[in-house]
Amino acid sequence: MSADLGSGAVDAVVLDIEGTTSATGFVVDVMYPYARERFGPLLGERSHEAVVARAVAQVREEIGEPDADAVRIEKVLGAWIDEDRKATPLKALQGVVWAEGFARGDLVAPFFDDVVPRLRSWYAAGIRLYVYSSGSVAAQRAWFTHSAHGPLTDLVSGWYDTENAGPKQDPGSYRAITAAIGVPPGRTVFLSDRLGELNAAREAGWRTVGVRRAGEPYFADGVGGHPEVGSFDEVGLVTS
Ligand SMILES: CSCCC(=O)C(=O)COP(=O)(O)O
Ligand SMILES: [Mg+2]
Repeated sequence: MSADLGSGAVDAVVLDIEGTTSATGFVVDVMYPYARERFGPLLGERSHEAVVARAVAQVREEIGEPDADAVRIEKVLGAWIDEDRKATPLKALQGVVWAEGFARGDLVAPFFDDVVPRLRSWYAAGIRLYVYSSGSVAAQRAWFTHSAHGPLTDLVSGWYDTENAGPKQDPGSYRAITAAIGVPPGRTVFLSDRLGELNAAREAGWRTVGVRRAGEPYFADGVGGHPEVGSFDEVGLVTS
């Protein structure tokens, strides 16, 4: 089986992570608790670090509490984790903790079995690969560095998150990535498990593939009118 992507050549593939390259269960059941347990010390002892200070300022601004202390910030972050909010400061702080956890060997990033062989074959065929995830760029790099399949960062030409591109359900974010990577939108394919993201990418002129994997949270929602696959093996790409 393969998704009908049309016959036009593809120069770039942009990858969502959670639900697309890798299982949501690992993120929610392993990564979120890992970060939650470490936010107290991070906020209490490392507030002078630039990434931490910036994220704390963003949380204060978002909740309208300029004087919120570390205990209050930790509580807000915990509530955002509970609702799986893809808030940029939460993702930045998770990225700090996760990058250290990966480097220490506490965490190893899983990929679905079909993903890495396809990434390698697309890369070998000259297709440029990019990541666009709600997870921070620091988290993405760590994820691809410390993967269960060995280091994969050499396959990736660029990293985009809600900080350097914008929210994933906003077409403007995809236009920003197009401007950054210099690949025409019609030769760029986005793979994601979420309909809102696929719609935004299509509105920006990108080609789209909805990845629907059994057991993933958005499986039941479907991917609307987007070409649909259950595995990367079904993604047929034409190169020029
Ligand atoms: C390496 S990012 C970890 C996963 C994460 O925090 C996340 O929000 C992933 O969201 P995605 O946009 O990849 O579905
Ligand atoms: Mg996703």
